[in-house]
Amino acid sequence: MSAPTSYPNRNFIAGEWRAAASGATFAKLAPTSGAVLAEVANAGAADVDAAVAAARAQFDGGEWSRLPGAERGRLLNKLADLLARDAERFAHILAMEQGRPLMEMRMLDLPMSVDTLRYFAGWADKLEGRQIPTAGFMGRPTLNYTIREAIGVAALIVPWNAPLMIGIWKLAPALAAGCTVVLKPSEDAPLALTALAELAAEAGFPAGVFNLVNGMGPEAGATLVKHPGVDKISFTGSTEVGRIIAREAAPLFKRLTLELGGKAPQIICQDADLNIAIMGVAMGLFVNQGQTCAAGTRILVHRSRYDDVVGALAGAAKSVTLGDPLDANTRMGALINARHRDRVASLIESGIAEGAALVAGGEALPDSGFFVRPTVFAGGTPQMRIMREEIFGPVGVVVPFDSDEEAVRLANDTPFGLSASLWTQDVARAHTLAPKLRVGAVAINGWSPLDARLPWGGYKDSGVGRDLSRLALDAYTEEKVVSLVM
Ligand SMILES: NC(=O)C1=CN([C@@H]2O[C@H](COP(=O)(O)OP(=O)(O)OC[C@H]3O[C@@H](n4cnc5c(N)ncnc54)[C@H](OP(=O)(O)O)[C@@H]3O)[C@@H](O)[C@H]2O)C=CC1
Ligand SMILES: CCCCCC/C=C/C(=O)O
Repeated sequence: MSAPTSYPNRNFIAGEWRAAASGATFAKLAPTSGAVLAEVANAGAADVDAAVAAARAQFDGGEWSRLPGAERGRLLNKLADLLARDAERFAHILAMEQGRPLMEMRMLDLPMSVDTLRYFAGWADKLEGRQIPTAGFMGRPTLNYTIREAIGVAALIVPWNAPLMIGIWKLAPALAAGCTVVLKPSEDAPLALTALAELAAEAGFPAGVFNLVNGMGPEAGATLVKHPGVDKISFTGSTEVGRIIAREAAPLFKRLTLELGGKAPQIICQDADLNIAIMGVAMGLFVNQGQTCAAGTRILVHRSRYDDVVGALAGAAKSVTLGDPLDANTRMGALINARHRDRVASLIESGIAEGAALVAGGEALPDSGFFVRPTVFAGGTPQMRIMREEIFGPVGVVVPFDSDEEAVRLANDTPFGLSASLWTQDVARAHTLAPKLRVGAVAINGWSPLDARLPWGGYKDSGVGRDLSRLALDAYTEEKVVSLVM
């Protein structure tokens, strides 16, 4: 299979494909070349209103929310079947729109997307309540039980860094719970999710269950967030926009799930097996060109292993092949757009200016596309910008420590708290350190534990609530108490 020659590019509202009401479009560029891949419908307030109205009418009418859970699960499984059938086409669309190696899509994004749909399909008929004994009401016994009800209309605001996978992390539990949704992809990665809406139509979801609006964050996204017809917002993206959404949602008490930035530490203890650790640390640092909230960018190394780690990581960075995402030899693609490439380049310059030692990479490649070479700094100190800010690019900083206590202190010295890695062969040390790390997930001798069955979300400025697992299902429901006085 080669690169697609055309892409679905409209809005999907009330079961129909629609251009923007204004007729406006925006150009989606290929990160590896800067060429236009597609002209995409640019939704404004009228389109968002129409999408919310469709989702609202479908939810309030009850066709979807009161459908037996097993039937909702059947449709989610059907969507999973269709995505598995079209996995290669989706892998190619993603590789082109993200500029990311096809291999990563085949190994991670497609399998996890299909698995997540199936996992939540399995929950759709298990939305069980509880029976809770109490002392009764005015001397009379009561029968108290709870029921789990879908929250209503959910706005799903999805970033560009793993659009299909993260979109499905939100879509699957929302639909399993009986919510209806309006999904807004990022303007930087609209194509795979728009193609997913085609599959939802083919699967046979009733009109208005799954609506999708393409458009700009500050217009279409902001309108969705403030819309009185939206009950729940699930967002993944920057901490800055997460704060705006939390403020905008507060007056209407909208339910929120916010999965925000990260600055993950990777702690290499003195007893770590470096053969395994270096490979894993490099993966956690460079996968998706470092454009993940879980990127392990602060590499904290026991001083006894510091020189070995700096040398090995620099070697790993220099050996990465950059290029065409569809080429089987490519191990790293391009950053998402020129603005982001320039921001990453300026953070690299700040690292040099603030005195970190550049041991690999350091340059953006100017010819065509938005490439930055994998970059490793040594001698990082806690106040440097490269140690404090989320870079979202292939840039790591190695820092020495002398004791486990110092490693924990350095690891926690950040406003973020999404995930961490711990490299050690000492099981007791691993389980002593893991609880001390203020993060939502700790991987021991591995990188981010991403699986539909495991909760994913952050402490501190990394967000509120969890994607994935049973917790995500609960986040699209309210628990109602029913109490019968006997
Ligand atoms: N935690 C994570 O996974 C991610 C973190 N980031 C971090 O954020 C930085 C900036 O990336 P960026 O793409 O600008 O991330 P944003 O937070 O701006 O974008 C995330 C999503 O929110 C939308 N959005 C933007 N502004 C608003 C708004 N006011 N109201 C509602 N929705 C909005 C975006 O739409 P649109 O793209 O169309 O503007 C996109 O769909 C990255 O460099 C990285 O550090 C980014 C993406 C994912
Ligand atoms: C290779 C992509 C991995 C994505 C890991 C999960 C990221 C979540 C996020 O950035 O929000």
